[in-house]
This record gives sequence, C-alpha cells and structure tokens, in this order.
Amino acid sequence: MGIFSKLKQAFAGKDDQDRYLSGLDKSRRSFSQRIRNLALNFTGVNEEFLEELMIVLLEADIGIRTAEKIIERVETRAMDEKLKKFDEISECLIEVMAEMYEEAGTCDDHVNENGPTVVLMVGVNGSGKTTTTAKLTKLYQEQRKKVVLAAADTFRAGAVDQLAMWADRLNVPCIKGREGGDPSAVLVDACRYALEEKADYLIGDTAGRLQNKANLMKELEKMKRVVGREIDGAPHEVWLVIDATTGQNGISQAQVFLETTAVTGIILTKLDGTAKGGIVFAIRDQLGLPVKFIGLGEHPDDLRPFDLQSYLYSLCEGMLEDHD
Ligand SMILES: Nc1nc2c(ncn2[C@@H]2O[C@H](COP(=O)(O)OP(=O)(O)OP(=O)(O)O)[C@@H](O)[C@H]2O)c(=O)[nH]1
Repeated sequence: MGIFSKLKQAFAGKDDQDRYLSGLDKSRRSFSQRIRNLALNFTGVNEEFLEELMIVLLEADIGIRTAEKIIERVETRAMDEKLKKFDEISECLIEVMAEMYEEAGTCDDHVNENGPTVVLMVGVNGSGKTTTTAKLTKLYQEQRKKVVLAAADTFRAGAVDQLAMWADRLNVPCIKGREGGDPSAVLVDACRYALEEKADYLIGDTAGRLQNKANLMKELEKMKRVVGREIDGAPHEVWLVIDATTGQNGISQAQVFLETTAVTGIILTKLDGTAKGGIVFAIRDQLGLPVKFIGLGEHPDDLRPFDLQSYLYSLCEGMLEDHD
C-alpha cells in the first residue's frame, strides 16, 4: 500500500478530521495544486523538475534548508528506485516529508505526577498567546482536568483583562496582578493557589517583549526560578507560541526566545490563516523542537494536538484525487 492510501486510512480513524481539513484548507489548495501543476511539464526527475519542485516547497514556507534536504532525498530515491511516473514521485515526496519530520525525534509531554503541571506560555506580542492559553484550558477541561490561569502579562495594557474574561467564560480561576506589577509575584500567588486547590494544570500567560534580549532573559529566568521554588520541577513545560502567518520572520523571532530560555515545545497558531502550511517543517528543522499544538481557527476548540498523519493528509489531500 502506498503512503497516500496509508495516510487516508489512518486519517479516517482520527477524531479531528473536519478541523484539520478546514484549518489547512488554504495550504492544501495551494500546495496540492502547485504540485499537480508540475505534472503538466513533467518529463522525469531532471534538473528542471527539481528546480520547480524547490520553488513549490519554498512557496509553502518549508524553508530553504529543509527544502534542499527534501529535494536531495527525492532525487536519490527516484534514481535508486527508478521512479518514472509523476504519481510515484508525489508519493515519494510525501514519504520523504514524513520521514524528515519523524527523524527529528519525538518529545514526551512533561507531566507533574505529584501536583500541578506548570506551563509557561512565551512568545512575541500578538502571536496568539492569550487566546491559545484559553484554548488550551478548554482542551484540558475536556480531559476533565482542573486548570488555574495566571495573568503574568502585566506589561501590556488590557492583557490581564483579556485573560480574565476568558477565565470567566471558561469558568476557571485566574490569578491576577496589577498592570505594570511583577509577573513573578503573580506566578508565586498562582502556584500557591493551584497547590491549595489541587489543580492539574497551572498555565501562565507571560509578556512577549522582545525589545531587549537581556531583560527578556532576566524576566523569564526569574519567572522560572520562582515557580521552581513553589512547585517541584516547575515549569514543567515552556511553550513558545508562533504565528504561522509571520513565516520565516516568526521563526527568527522565535530563535531569540530559544537563545534566552529552555523551550520544551512549539504551539503554532493561525495555521488556518495562511496558505504556507509547510512552515511546520521549517520549525521542526530550524528550531529543532516538536510542534505540540496547532491553532486551526478562532474558536476556543480550534486548538488541536499536532498529529503528523492528519497534518500530512490534510496538506496533500488534493494530490490524491486519482487514488482511492
Ligand atoms: N484565525 C485564527 N486566529 C487566531 C488563532 N489564534 C489566535 N488568533 C487570533 O489572533 C489574535 C491575537 O491573539 P492574542 O491571543 O490576543 O495574542 P497575544 O499573543 O496574547 O497578544 P499579546 O497579549 O499582545 O501578547 C486574536 O484576534 C486571536 O483571535 C488561530 O489559530 N487562528
């Protein structure tokens, strides 16, 4: 059975089919269509074809480094296995993309078995941190977990109110400080509250100032230090939120965070708002971190755990037209 059929079969058994398909609609239309257009002038895996394929990969924001590796492998495999038909090359392309993502390794969740799991949300302003914190809360609530929120973005006017409003809607407690106050103090209060209430998760929404790397580092380090003092092993997760629509620029900004603090996973938001869904590969390769969750829309339940098979199927479905 070819990889298309395998993906289709696996996808049929997944829970989030509609969300994945609609969230990746723009990317699918663009990527699959462009790949299929390559069939029009296809005469074999030659220099011209590989150049055109490279352009399609770059247009999908896969990133130059990853795109070059993909091209190299597709070329080698096509030669070794004497692939001649366009469909065979398409299958080979998907196979290589899947392998490249998987080879980068997986990363286990870090769950605190002895008390609240502390998650810090970091990332630049506007990347979707606050909304994602709310969506994550909803996801954990669906798993019957008890969540406490900490509005540790005391820097941006309105951020505390924004999170508090979500907390109200979702009916979870939200520990707040005053605007301009010390975010670490908010986190300490929140840790104590979460322990007292025997919460399963404490999610801290932090500020995303990037103007000064040294300050950002100092602030993040302080936050990590104080939560570690309150709860063993905290923070258990530090998730970096990246806006998919910002492309390579978003990845460069993300790199600044990686240089300042130990991040354990990526949350990629607004994937529904871009046709360049290949950014998942660039992130995996350039940042060396797994994508944990993806944002596929503005509704509270549009944050889904990242699943490679669902993602690949939803990105490439148009290429399968002639397959069952
Ligand atoms: N379409 C879409 N919109 C999203 C997604 N995630 C977040 N947004 C929107 O992005 C905008 C910014 O989100 P916020 O959560 O306010 O961003 P933020 O990072 O908290 O911003 P700061 O508080 O300034 O750091 C909001 O309008 C959200 O509704 C997503 O997955 N898809």
